[in-house]
Amino acid sequence: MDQVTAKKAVVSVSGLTKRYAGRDVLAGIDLEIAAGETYALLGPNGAGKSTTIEVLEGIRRPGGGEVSVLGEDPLSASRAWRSRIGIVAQSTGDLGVYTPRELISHFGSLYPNPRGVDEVLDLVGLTDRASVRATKLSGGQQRRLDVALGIVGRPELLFLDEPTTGFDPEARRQFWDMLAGLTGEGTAILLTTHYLDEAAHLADRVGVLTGGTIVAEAPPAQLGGADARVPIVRWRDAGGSLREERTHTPGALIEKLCAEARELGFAKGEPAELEVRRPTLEEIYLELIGANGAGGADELTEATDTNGADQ
Ligand SMILES: Nc1ncnc2c1ncn2[C@@H]1O[C@H](COP(=O)(O)OP(=O)(O)OP(=O)(O)O)[C@@H](O)[C@H]1O
Repeated sequence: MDQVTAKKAVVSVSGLTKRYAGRDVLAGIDLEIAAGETYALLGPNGAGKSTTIEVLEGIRRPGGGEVSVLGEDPLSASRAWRSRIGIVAQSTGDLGVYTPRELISHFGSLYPNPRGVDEVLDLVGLTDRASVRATKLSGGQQRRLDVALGIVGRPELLFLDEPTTGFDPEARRQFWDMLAGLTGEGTAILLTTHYLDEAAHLADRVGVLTGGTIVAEAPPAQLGGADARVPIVRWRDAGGSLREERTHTPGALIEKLCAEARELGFAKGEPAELEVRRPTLEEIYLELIGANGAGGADELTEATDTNGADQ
């Protein structure tokens, strides 16, 4: 029994499609996310990640397919359902002249069981900036405020669309720790990110969306299957050229290279710049999207679609 069917699914999607201007952006997506799970949706610009998230949030109408989020159809979901999800959209909204403390307090009052304002400020690292107008916050601090407003209602399911864009490395690490705390409390998270290290660090599973479908889905350490992880041996040969070979038996290759190096009288009896490594998640991801075409659909013309005129 897999992880999702073993636990209750908070997101259950099958055959989701979406067309814009006569072009399929989503061509049949199947997606299941379990309670408490963190799932990272990866894919190139224009692949349809935000579209998928917006359908799950109930702000875009799907073209076709079945969509269930926390047991309801997002398009017709109740007000109570809304209070069980948290949304951090891709772009920071205009938060006006209000301070983080005022905004968190106001948004919190919309939920039945909100977190305390000080707790939220502390969680997102904005305690020092609690009384500064939102317009005066840095880009990264505004993003933290977005996250604060997304978590103040103690969501069971949190949507994070590129949450750490604009964060410095330290802020990103703090953000990761904060999310670990939320998942420890049982919050499920659907995250999009272009940072592969972020996906590797946070996600229980990642899905790669390209060409309108999810072409691979697995825990980060297993993405692409065993073949994608065949070790790479790299060295500089006697002629000075950088060489690279992928092999299931790197030890045997290195023995052979060292024997050759000794024969050639290399100083340390081994080839220069010798290294063995496994492909990184980023390399595996790039291979997956490369093998599946460009994946994006950015040549499409814009059409108006708020909860869906077009499909
Ligand atoms: N209202 C719309 N009308 C027409 N095309 C649209 C509309 N909204 C999105 N698209 C197109 O659909 C495609 C998918 O967009 P989407 O924002 O879902 O991609 P994404 O994977 O989130 O991209 P990114 O990584 O750049 O954020 C893009 O080509 C985009 O231009």
